[in-house]
Amino acid sequence: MQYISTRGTAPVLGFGEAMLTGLARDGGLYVPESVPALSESEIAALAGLSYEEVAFRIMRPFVGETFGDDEFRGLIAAAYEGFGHAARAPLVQLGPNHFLLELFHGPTLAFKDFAMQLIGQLFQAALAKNGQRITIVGATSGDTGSAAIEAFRGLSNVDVFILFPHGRVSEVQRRQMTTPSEPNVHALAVDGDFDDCQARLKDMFNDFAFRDAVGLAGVNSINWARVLAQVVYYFTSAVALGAPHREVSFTVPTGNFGDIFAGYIARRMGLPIARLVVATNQNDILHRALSTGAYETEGVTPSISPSMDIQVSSNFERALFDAYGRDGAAVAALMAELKEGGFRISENALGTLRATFASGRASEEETLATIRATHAATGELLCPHSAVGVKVAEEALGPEPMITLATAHPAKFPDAVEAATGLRPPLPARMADLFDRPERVTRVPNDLSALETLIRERTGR
Ligand SMILES: Cc1ncc(COP(=O)(O)O)c(C=O)c1O
Ligand SMILES: N[C@@H](CCOP(=O)(O)O)C(=O)O
Repeated sequence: MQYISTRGTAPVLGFGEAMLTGLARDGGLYVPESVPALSESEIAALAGLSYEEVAFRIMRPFVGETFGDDEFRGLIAAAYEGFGHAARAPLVQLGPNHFLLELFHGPTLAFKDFAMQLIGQLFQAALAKNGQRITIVGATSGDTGSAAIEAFRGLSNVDVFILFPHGRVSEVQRRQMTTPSEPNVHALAVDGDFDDCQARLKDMFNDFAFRDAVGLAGVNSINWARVLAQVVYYFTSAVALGAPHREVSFTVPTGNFGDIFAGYIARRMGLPIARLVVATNQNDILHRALSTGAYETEGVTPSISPSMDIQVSSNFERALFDAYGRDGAAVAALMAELKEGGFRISENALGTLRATFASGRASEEETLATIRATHAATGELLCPHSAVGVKVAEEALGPEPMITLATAHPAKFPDAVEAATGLRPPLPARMADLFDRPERVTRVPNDLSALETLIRERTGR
């Protein structure tokens, strides 16, 4: 399997190289040259298998020769053994035709663990083979950062720098990033929003001298391996509800468009998904774009679902690449326009996107009301991101089962949950002392050169 860039001019790479490369050298994102399809009987055969076995069967065709079968199976097993639920991604029924896919049973209590725990294993195996030392820099609105730190802390051949927006993540999220004591972990609080953090990260990748000197690697959903690992739970949940013999739809709380893009890949692999519904909070650029065709940034307004406070939605570029007939030059031109504030999606491309994606938004009040109503009706406590999903899903229910992704544990956002229900969800016992642990964090300006200098000093490279 070969990987090509969405902007059309970067070297074509195999899976292992694409994984360690992160952002393509033309500024684009790597995507598989073609998407392998599973037959109906292959999908039917996934019913009743362990999460790990489904993961192996879904991801194997994308991995090529990078890992042998036994090795790959072992890495998958190691990735998920620390999850707090035997099903890994259990389904809970919310209503007659509405199901919640709980993706928060991993070590840092968010869906990011599904990919990050696996990437941690894959990176270690790949680095052991090539003897490289790398510097991971990640941008986070709260959850990717803690998941990355958990996956890479204490490794001798990896330094991890996490850029998060100062004052714009929940206290639990911040402490998950600032309390690990391992010297290879560096939490950096940036004076800016998540879009600034992600833009500086991409600037670092586009600074080839810096990138090559520090051995820069990325674990954001820039990295194709992140998206791939998330394809698996679309299959496990859809098959549990009757696929391939029954269509399902998904509603996905969306920010950087990585999670829902994984659903799009599952659909292209043959999973019968009727609709993929993008659910946004008040930072609703994706909902506006799909409704009107205008992808225009407006600046981020902080919300009670802070992990989705995003305007420049990185993986939308991957969807645009397909919608524009895999025309890398057209995508490069759109991304240049985006730097100036936005672009209009062509009628043709918009039609293609709308054939797969629907969308909706939830206001702050609607999000709180949904947490309250869902708890009253079902006993399920939703985090605010999952509540955005549930609200939008309720408006999109159709004849097929709807699966809404519950992307984080309510205990990561106790203030919003308490405001809605009067209940303060406790952290799991293994994190009970999170608020007693000392924090270690460096406040940094939103400035490329200052960030690069700090990273070079800390890594000595
Ligand atoms: C809890 C939570 N929900 C939803 C999202 C949105 O996911 P994506 O960025 O893949 O669209 C994020 C962050 O990405 C998140 O942390
Ligand atoms: N919401 C994310 C933002 C980064 O997304 P990623 O999927 O590209 O890593 C976060 O919690 O950091």
